[in-house]
Amino acid sequence: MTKTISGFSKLSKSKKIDWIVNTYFSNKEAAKTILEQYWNNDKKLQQLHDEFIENTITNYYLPLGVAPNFLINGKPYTIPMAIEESSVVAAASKAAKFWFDRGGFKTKVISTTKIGQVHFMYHGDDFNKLQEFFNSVKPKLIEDTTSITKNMEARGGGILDIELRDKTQSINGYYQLHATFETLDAMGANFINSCLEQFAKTFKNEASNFNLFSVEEKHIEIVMSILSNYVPDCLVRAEVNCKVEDLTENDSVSPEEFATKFIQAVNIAEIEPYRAVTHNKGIMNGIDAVVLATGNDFRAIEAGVHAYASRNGSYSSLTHAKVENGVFTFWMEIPLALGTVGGLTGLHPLVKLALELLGKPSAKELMQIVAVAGLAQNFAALRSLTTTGIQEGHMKMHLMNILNQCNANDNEKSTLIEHFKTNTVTHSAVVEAIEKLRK
Ligand SMILES: CC(C)(COP(=O)([O-])OP(=O)([O-])OC[C@H]1O[C@@H](n2cnc3c(N)ncnc32)[C@H](O)[C@@H]1OP(=O)([O-])[O-])[C@@H](O)C(=O)NCCC(=O)NCCSC(=O)C[C@@](C)(O)CC(=O)[O-]
Ligand SMILES: NC(=O)C1=CN([C@@H]2O[C@H](COP(=O)(O)OP(=O)(O)OC[C@H]3O[C@@H](n4cnc5c(N)ncnc54)[C@H](O)[C@@H]3O)[C@@H](O)[C@H]2O)C=CC1
Repeated sequence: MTKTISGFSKLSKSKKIDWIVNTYFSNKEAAKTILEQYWNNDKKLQQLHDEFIENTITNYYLPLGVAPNFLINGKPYTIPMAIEESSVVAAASKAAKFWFDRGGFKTKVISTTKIGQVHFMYHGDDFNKLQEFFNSVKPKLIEDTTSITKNMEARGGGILDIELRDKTQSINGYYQLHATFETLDAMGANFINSCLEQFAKTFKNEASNFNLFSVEEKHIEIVMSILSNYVPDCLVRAEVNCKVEDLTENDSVSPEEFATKFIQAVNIAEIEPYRAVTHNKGIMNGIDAVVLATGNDFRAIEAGVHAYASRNGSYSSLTHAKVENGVFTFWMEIPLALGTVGGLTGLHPLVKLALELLGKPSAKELMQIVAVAGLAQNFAALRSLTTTGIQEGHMKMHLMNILNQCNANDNEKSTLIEHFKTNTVTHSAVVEAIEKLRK
């Protein structure tokens, strides 16, 4: 049977499912049952989810957890986290609790500028002439976007500037309109892209009538108009600090030794890309989970953050740590273009709930919360890595997943949870213990 189809997008949801199960599954009924099991009984709610994307066949659940006890600039928060990986929420919660008693997290939004570019080809050899044309047309570029920018300007945002950039050193004939924007509480992708497409239209039209251009020069080719997800000027800083002597909770490691090893671990991630990638993955455990829970675009955040981590030519740690005058400081500055309006934020009921849980933050406040979740996660991971090792805590949290894989019943679960309080969790140890129990 052929495994391709034309016109799939035009089929109804049930016809799409029929084609999928008939084409790809041996047990068609079982496949259909799983897909239908995840539908919501509330038809309106299901339709809302069906319409978020295209060719929807069912819902894909991720758990929504919460990490309480975050103190950020003196304000308490419970942070929502949507994530599939065990131990992330526990780690965030543990770090929150630890820093709650040590002054909490201090954060600051450094800047909020977003970027968009019109990429174009100009076939002339006189850059000055192109610059002259750009200077003459710049007011019109802005004027022609009035209908798009009116409301954003009324709120205090809009287009900040447009520059002409010469990129011919890299590609023959390649130039850019490099524009900066303030999009306030919106992530801004649609706003920026609409402005850019209008710039491109006006720029091309005006060039065709610019008297100083030759016939060839008049023919500007627009390649594309798109925002950039690299936003090094949409930056937030999150920090924790305390006296070194306050760093520990138990006697297993001295505070000085803890601080030294912790800083060594950060220094290694600063200079060693193999470690930096894993180190930053741990930071993104926290960041992505809050970004997802608040309905933001995690691909945009991921791309922008990793580009920032490579900004000095080598992939490096996003966090830094030091001890100065007996004070331990651990901090991070990262770019986060987030929205609390637009996109899914006003549509998905759980996203609305997550934002309400956070006290309906502005985009700037959300930047600070998300950065804190990343810093907390990294603190928890580094603390485990440099003391007990990661597996102890991680596997303790992962135990339930292994028990579920083994189809453990409630009795078996409680017996084995008790057993593994004093025994090391590994996959084989759990399987062995469950087999023993069932004999
Ligand atoms: C896992 C813990 C927290 C255990 O830590 P613990 O000390 O065994 O936990 P505890 O049972 O003593 O509880 C202390 C607190 O931890 C939290 N906590 C504890 N258990 C739970 C739970 N079940 N549900 C919710 N919260 C939990 C909670 O805040 C709790 O306080 P309480 O609520 O009791 O007042 C610790 O070992 C830890 O932080 N480990 C780090 C885990 C981690 O980073 N996981 C991420 C996945 S690994 C990875 O992807 C990234 C990595 C590590 O590769 C990055 C890198 O290399 O840098
Ligand atoms: N490369 C990328 O990152 C791309 C991302 N996207 C998607 O675009 C979406 C985000 O685009 P947006 O323009 O942010 O969303 P959106 O198109 O839903 O619009 C947000 C709009 O809300 C209005 N608004 C109301 N109150 C506001 C306030 N206080 N501050 C600012 N604006 C306010 C403004 O008109 C603003 O343009 C996301 O779903 C993202 O996945 C789309 C294309 C490319």
